[in-house]
Amino acid sequence: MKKLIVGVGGMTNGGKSTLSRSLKEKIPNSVIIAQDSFFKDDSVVPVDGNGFKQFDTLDALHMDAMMSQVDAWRRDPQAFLKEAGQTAKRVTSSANHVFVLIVEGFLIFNHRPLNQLMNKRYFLEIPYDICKKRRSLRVYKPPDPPGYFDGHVWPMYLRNRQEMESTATGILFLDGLKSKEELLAAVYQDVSQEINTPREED
Ligand SMILES: Nc1ncnc2c1ncn2[C@@H]1O[C@H](COP(=O)(O)OP(=O)(O)OP(=O)(O)O)[C@@H](O)[C@H]1O
Ligand SMILES: NC(=O)c1ccc[n+]([C@@H]2O[C@H](CO)[C@@H](O)[C@H]2O)c1
Repeated sequence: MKKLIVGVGGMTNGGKSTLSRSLKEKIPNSVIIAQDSFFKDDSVVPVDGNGFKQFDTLDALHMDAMMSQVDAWRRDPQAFLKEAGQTAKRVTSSANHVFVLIVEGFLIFNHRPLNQLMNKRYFLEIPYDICKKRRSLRVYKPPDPPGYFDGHVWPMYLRNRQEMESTATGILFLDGLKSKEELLAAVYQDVSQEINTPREED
């Protein structure tokens, strides 16, 4: 059985969820684990001197719980798919089984134990003004307070990105301004190549 972990990282509102969902639709036996599902409860996330909740850091996430999910998939991808309500479809012969885990999130390459498991790494980037615009149209829980983007989100992005670039390698940067279709086609082609490359069983 072959297993592949694909990381779809990127800036907030870079288009990670959109791309990941389309990839999942196209790749048989694939499943998504999204980092946003692991945010700690609002009440335990500290506030900085300006009153901004410190959400854009690994400390705001239950990374241990996320890693447990990833480990569960690694142990038994088929059982994981079933539990996720996604029974393996379009499987031809057992020798050809390739299970794909799509890990999606804004800080997936900043967490070393997760980053080192990835076979492929993509990072969606968009310019500051587009990012700010797209973010302003979104409602998070809790919603962004006034000034949050410039006071917390953007400075933390710059810091996290610097850290990512100093620790993670093999990241393919993608222009998030390209159309959804173009992005999907490019990543699908690249992942398909990896799926069809013979690899050591693990
Ligand atoms: N290629 C694209 N071109 C234009 N708009 C896009 C593209 N991809 C996504 N969008 C739009 O940008 C917004 C953010 O997309 P999405 O939710 O996929 O981003 P994200 O990176 O998962 O965000 P988050 O920071 O919440 O995790 C959505 O309104 C989506 O429709
Ligand atoms: N619980 C959440 O999902 C949550 C709460 C507050 C803020 N966020 C934002 O999500 C983005 C990552 O996708 C980060 O920029 C957070 O600010 C998420």
